[in-house]
Amino acid sequence: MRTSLVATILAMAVIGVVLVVVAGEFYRDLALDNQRKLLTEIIEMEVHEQLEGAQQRAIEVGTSIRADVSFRQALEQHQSPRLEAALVRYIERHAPMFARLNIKRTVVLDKDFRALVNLELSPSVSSSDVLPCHAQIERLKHGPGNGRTAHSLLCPVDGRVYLGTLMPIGSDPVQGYLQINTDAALDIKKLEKLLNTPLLINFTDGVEAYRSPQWVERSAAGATLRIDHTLRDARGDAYLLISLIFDVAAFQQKLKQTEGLILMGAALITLVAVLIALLLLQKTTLQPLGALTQQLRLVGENQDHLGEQVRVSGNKELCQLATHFNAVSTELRELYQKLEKLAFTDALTGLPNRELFYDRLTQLILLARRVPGQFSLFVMDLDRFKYINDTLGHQVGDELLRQAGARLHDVVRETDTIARLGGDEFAALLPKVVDTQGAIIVAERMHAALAEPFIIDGHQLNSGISIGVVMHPYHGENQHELMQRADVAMYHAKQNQMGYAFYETEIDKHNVLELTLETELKHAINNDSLKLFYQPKIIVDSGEVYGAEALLRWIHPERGFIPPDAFIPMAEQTGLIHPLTKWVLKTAVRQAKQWHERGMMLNVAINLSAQSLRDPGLIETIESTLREVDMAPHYLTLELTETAVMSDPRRALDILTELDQKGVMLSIDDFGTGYSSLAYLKQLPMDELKIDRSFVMEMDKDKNDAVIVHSTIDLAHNMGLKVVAEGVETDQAWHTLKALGCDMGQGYFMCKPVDADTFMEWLDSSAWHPPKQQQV
Ligand SMILES: Nc1nc2c(ncn2[C@@H]2O[C@H](COP(=O)(O)O[C@H]3[C@@H](O)[C@H](n4cnc5c(=O)[nH]c(N)nc54)O[C@@H]3COP(=O)(O)O)[C@@H](O)[C@H]2O)c(=O)[nH]1
Repeated sequence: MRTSLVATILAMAVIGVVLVVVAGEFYRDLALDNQRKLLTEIIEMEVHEQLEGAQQRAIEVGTSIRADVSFRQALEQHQSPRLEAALVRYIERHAPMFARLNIKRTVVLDKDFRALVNLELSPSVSSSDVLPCHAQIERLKHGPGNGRTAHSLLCPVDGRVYLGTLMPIGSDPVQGYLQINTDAALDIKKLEKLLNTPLLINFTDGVEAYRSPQWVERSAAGATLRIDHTLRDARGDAYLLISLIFDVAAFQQKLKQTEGLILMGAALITLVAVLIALLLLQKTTLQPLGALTQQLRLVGENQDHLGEQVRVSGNKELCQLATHFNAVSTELRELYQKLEKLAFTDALTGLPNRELFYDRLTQLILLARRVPGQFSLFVMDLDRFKYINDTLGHQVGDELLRQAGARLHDVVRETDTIARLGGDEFAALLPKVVDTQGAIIVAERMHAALAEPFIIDGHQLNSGISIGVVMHPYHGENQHELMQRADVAMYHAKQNQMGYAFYETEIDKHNVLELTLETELKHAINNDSLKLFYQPKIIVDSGEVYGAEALLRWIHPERGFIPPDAFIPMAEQTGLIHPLTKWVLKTAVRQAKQWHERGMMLNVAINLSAQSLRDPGLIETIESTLREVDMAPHYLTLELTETAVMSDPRRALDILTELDQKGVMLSIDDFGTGYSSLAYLKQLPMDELKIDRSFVMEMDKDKNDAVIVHSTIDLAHNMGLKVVAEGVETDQAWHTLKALGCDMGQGYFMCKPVDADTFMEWLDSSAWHPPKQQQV
């Protein structure tokens, strides 16, 4: 831009100089014209002066003649010859004067303008018949004043120009008139000397009256200036052309010098103007534009420069532009900050999000590399969030996340970062917590804060939190290691309900196996690696088979048999328990239907974990499965441990009541191992109670266990419940139970859990006979 502006200014300067040159030419022509006018005026004036002088001299001569006595007497007597003689004498007496004054004719008129004497003086004095300047006489005759004063007029006479001067002789009355004719050309010729310039006098008919010896027709271009002046007669007709040639070379030279000076001056002024224009341009336009361009470049390179104000002075429009630029820049900065906030803030909790957390973690790691230091990193997961979210809805879940985030934020320092990584996963970055003790204090504070119930939508919710803790640099030096190990520690804490756990290599190994198992279990649900084994439940009184408990088995293609105790807790923690339970339910009900179709009306029992009670789709799944297979609900028993029921008693009551109403049989499993009270259990719509195998297996040896089994049977009967004894391993135990009035037995003594085919074989071959119809 600078270059184009400078080029424009220079172009304007060149145009300026060209204009000055053209104006100079014009000025020169004008000056020459003025010179011509001036010379013309001078010539006019000089011609007039010469003719005036000639007139004056003629008057003086006339006056002198009039005074001559013999002339006067002759005039008075009207004697022409005497008058002529007197005049000739006078002329001869004054011949030198007449010659000097170029007097060519002298005419005497009477008072009536009749010519009395007409003398021609050149070359000698002689009388003439032709009156010169007759027009003058006519004009005087008819003009005002009737010729009482002297009067001159130019008249052409025989190829010459006479200046006729007519004056009265005598006064009051006028006796006559005297006309003195001088050769005007000879008077005009004096201009040659006076003006010191060649002269040419021409008659208009082309006859040359006079030509200076120095007269040249043409001269070097522009060196001379020819001025023509026309003399007119009494009628106004041109008859004499006076031409003068002036040497204007010096004048031209002077003009050229002036022109050169003007040109130089103009160039100098243009140069100064250009420099001033450039300076002004620099100050008022280029500098502000440069400042704005520079700021734009800085903003383009780094948005941190947004909002910086550019101060410019000079051009009004550019100042306005800068004001608008600054306003837009400020708005953009605010917008950018908002966008940045949105990009780095978790919309639900208002906490920093995963991106910002990772950014801060990276910064801390980089800082620790320059200034060796330690810090703590926590990865946290809310307990029971999924259940709360699934059962009470997303709005309650969202509010729980908000409140949990706020509580975590409240128990750390300003310099710490609490972020929500997604779902119910939070993380903390504690730059000042540099040792294990400090981390423990913060973890316990967080744990305590989250242990308090949440009141949301009128619900009192118990959630809690599991925290995995790592210390930089002991547990990892980069972001991936630290996050992954904090995750492992958190998973360990959750699994073991520890609240918080520090990372240890051993946990990691264990967790790796668990994580692998989790993935494999997902696949196992969809292929043939899972199997249901069945263990009969036998009516003690009749020895008939009442039904069978379905027990899950995982025959891993590489690891072999995996017992349910090894993967069911993991399935419960990961949520896999829901598809797993669904699979067990469908498989068991279909199997029962097959028994029924073969005439054996057996009941099938499946185990439900605590999580299954929280599955909002549980009842619908059970109903649809029974409907699909077309089996009466009382052929299905759902076994729930005391612990599962007690984890959420209110919900357990609701679900179990509904299931009871649908006609499904309900059983309390592993009774005696939990902390439930019979008073509470009494409120539940249960059908049977299973005494935990640990008591049954030892009752013949341990009196306490025998007392527990005995009193449990009595209490259950009092509550209207059937009693099933698990872990019947011996004939003695079987008989003891029979003696105690136990309703059913289950254990290795009768049959171990076996696959479906083996179970059928067992039914066909064993001493324990299957029922022909449902017994209970
Ligand atoms: N939620 C679900 N839990 C399930 C499912 N399948 C099994 N389980 C639970 O796993 C636990 C272990 O079960 P398992 O290894 O199958 O053990 C059962 C029997 O094999 C065992 N048993 C039966 N009789 C005897 C005996 O005489 N002696 C002896 N030492 N053990 C015996 O008892 C287990 C049956 O327990 P229970 O469920 O309490 O009736 C166990 O807690 C299962 O509940 C599943 O599909 N879902």
